[in-house]
Amino acid sequence: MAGPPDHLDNQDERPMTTKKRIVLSSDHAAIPLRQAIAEHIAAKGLEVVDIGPTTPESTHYPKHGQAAAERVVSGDCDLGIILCGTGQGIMMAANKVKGIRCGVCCDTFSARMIRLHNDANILSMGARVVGEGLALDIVDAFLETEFEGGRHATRVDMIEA
Ligand SMILES: O=C(CO)[C@H](O)[C@H](O)COP(=O)(O)O
Repeated sequence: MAGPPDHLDNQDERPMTTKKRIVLSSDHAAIPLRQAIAEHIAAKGLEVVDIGPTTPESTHYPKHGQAAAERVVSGDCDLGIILCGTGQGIMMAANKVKGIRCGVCCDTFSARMIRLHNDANILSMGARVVGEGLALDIVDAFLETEFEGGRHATRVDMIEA
């Protein structure tokens, strides 16, 4: 009898082609949280592209936000998660890259809604704002929600225009 198709890990898993490739980036204020998120989403079978930084020296969040944003708009990664102390500065930098829709979330409701209604392609969080447990729940809410489309697509198109 034929086995499962080549593109399936096994018959209980989603096709490999639907796997999401997630870029992670932060400044110095969020390195431990970024590493926790990387482990968390890798354990779920998602592909993690962690672009650092890896050392704790003070660095500048705009370049890390831009680097993650460029991975997403180029199509190299499907979605991004970026972090700084508050999540605000790195979000502002990422949103300067055309095609990026990034929101800062401190709660799971907002994380679901920025995917459902806003088709956000990057989630930002503040490592000095949310603890690790909440941050991982926010990541799950973001990654498990798909864009609803419909009237929301019209509005997202308006943002892009
Ligand atoms: O949250 C941030 C930007 O929005 C930065 O992480 C924060 O400003 C870094 O501060 P410091 O250099 O004092 O560690």
